[in-house]
This record gives sequence, structure tokens and C-alpha cells, in this order.
Amino acid sequence: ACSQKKARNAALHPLWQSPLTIPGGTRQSPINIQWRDSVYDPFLKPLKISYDPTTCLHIWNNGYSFLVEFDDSTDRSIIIGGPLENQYRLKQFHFHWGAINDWGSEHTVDSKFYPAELHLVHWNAVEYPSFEDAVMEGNGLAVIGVFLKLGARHEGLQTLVDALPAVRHKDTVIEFDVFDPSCLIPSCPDYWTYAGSLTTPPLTESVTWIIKKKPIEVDEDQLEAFRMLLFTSDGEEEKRMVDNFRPLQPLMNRTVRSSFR
Ligand SMILES: CCCSc1c(F)c(F)c(S(=O)(=O)NC)c(F)c1F
Ligand SMILES: [Zn+2]
Repeated sequence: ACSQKKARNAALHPLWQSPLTIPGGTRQSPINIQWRDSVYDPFLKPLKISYDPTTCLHIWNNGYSFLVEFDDSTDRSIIIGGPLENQYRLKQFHFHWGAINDWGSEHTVDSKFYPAELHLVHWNAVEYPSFEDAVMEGNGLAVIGVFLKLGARHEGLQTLVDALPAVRHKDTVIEFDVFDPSCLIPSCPDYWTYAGSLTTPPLTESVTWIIKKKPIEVDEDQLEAFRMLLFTSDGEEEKRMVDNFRPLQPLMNRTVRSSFR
């Protein structure tokens, strides 16, 4: 069994090889969201999102996802309200997805996987001088999670999909200078929220998660476009970028709150 586990582990992309747990972690992500166990909190405010599309900088394949990065030197693209004590600045967004449509998301709802999940990463520039500092603090980051489900083609996503061939290999980047990520966020205001962590190293327990209840719809071709990206650099033996999601983590002593009844 031990050698089998070793073999299975070796088959994983280096990022996902154990030890993928942090010793003493009490608020790790992702988790399964058991809808009936979530607690409605009437004091949760609506989340206010205001992004300036011209803060978009570039798309970068960093070897485990593709990140769309933003100029976070000012408060031009921010979120405020929801469970948050103050405003948070948009740093980047990225996705996690599967090799097939049966799995791919990081969080699950009543143990159901979606084929992909969008993460919009924001940091607390009110209290911390830099993103790198905020990553290490309990209230440093706020990540909006949006589930992707198979359905109609998403026109807003298509402009992003059209650029992906240019960042097929790890460590490639392409300029991407106008994009409004709010087109990827469902208009339904309902969300769950809980205290968690990054799902990639350094796995720090610094994330206030805001998971939208409603998924967005994308079509098969758009999911396939994600799957033609590569974990590997140009010239290396090609490894398709798929299944870049972390395994579910124990809920431990946490409650998931909902903004809706
Ligand atoms: C120091 C991290 C660089 S930015 C980043 C990221 F690249 C990423 F992938 C995730 S995630 O854990 O995978 N999804 C929430 C993050 F949270 C991040 F903040
Ligand atoms: Zn993520």
C-alpha cells in the first residue's frame, strides 16, 4: 500500500505531491460546502464589486494555472462589504479545472464537483503594505470563488480563451490590457463565506473565502481550451495542464455562513 501511495503520488504534478498538508493547519481550503449545515447570517452585507477594466495587465502561465494579473498599485479595482471589515484590492484571477467535466473545482457543494472554479484574489491594502505581506496574515486575502458549469458559451470568457494559445507553455506571458472580470461573476448576490487558506503553496491561512452560490455557464470548447494549456515549458516533454485542484481539506472547527436563507 505504501509503495502504491508513493507511485500514485509520483504521478501527480510536483505541486500536488504530499506533504500537501501544513502541520497544525486548522483552517485549510478547499472544503465541501454542505448546504444544510451552512448558517444564514442576517448581518452579512451585500458584496460590492468595482473593477476598473484598464487595470488589467497580462495573462501568465505560471506552471499550475494561468493568472490574469492586475495593477494593484492603487484602489481602482476593489471589493468591499460582504463579510469583509474593509476594502480589498484585486491582484489577479485564475482557474482550477479537471481533465474531464466530472471534476475540476476545488470546493464542492453537497459533495458535487463542478468542471472548473474561478478564483479572484484580493488583498487587504488598508492594513498591509504589500500583497506578499498580506498573504501571511489571517485577514490578508479575500478570494471570490465562482463555479463553472457546462452550458452555453460565455462571451466574456471567450476573449480570455482566444488569448490562451499564446500562453500554452509554463512561464509564457501575453499582454492583456482591457478586461472587466466582473463579467465572470454571476449577478445573483447569494454567497457562502468561511475562513480558509490558499490552496497552493504557501497554503497560508490568510483567506476569507466568498463562494458564489450560482455558477456561470461555459461551453465544452471553452473548457477544452483550458485543457490544452501545459504545465511544462517549451522544449520539455509536454504535460497537459489539467486536474490542478487541491484535495478537499477537513472542516475542523469552522462554520460556513450563507448570505441567503
Ligand atoms: C503567493 C500566491 C500567488 S497569487 C495566488 C495564486 F496564484 C493562487 F493560485 C492562489 S490559490 O490558492 O490557488 N487559489 C485561491 C492564491 F490564493 C493566490 F494568492
Ligand atoms: Zn485558486
